[in-house]
Amino acid sequence: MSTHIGAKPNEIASTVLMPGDPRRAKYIAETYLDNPVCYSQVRNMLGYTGTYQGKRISVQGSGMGIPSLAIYTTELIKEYGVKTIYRVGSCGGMSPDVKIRDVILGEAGTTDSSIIANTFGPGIYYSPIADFGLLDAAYHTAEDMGIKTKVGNIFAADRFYNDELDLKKLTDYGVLATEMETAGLYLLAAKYHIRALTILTVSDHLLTGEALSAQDRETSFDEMAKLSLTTAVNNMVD
Ligand SMILES: O=P(O)(O)O[C@H]1O[C@H](CO)[C@@H](O)[C@H]1O
Ligand SMILES: O=c1cc[nH]c(=O)[nH]1
Repeated sequence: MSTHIGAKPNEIASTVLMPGDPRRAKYIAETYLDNPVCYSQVRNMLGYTGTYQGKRISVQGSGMGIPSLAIYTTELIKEYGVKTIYRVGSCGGMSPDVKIRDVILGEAGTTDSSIIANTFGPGIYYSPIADFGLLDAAYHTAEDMGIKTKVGNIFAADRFYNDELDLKKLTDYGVLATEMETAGLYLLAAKYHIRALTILTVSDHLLTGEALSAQDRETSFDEMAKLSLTTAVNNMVD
């Protein structure tokens, strides 16, 4: 096992779906995977491996925020040889162009996290971006499945509660929605030369104050889960 994941070598597939919420990992694994086996309960950050349409796939919770996601992502890559990660998360809509329940594909990750400065030093404002092959594949898979998607820039916030955020400026510059992990995931994917894509469902909207009910959230998240799994099994490289 690694420091934070209680799996033996080879218990984790090379393609991983990664929700922030470990209970969403359990839900996705138990709802969609055949023969799901829970390989880790360390800190209740559940991880499962099973098959989808006959292909081996894992689902691992990341926790909330870049520091937590970075722990699981780094161990998955360095200790378990993971090559492809799909983050499947909830987000708050920021732009008037996105509505509650929309599925968003994260093309790029903006952030107020210090991870970029800590990596590159002053003066370099690195742009973490999605793997283009996965982005393109997910976009067309969604079209085939009748799921409408929006594609764009996602703001990974260090703080969930932040009344100092300049929402207008970020949306004026094209940011669609906020969550707390994508920029960190894309940065680590670039560092370790793996593929990563974020797929999000808009669970609430910062402009309107609307929020999905628990029931609505589950149905909307189902679209995101099916899109991620279908994209994953049709685009495995290893
Ligand atoms: O639904 P998940 O994947 O946890 O993602 C979003 O929800 C959490 C905040 O409520 C943060 O992790 C944010 O990124
Ligand atoms: O991080 C998140 C997730 C959902 N909604 C938000 O406003 N922020």
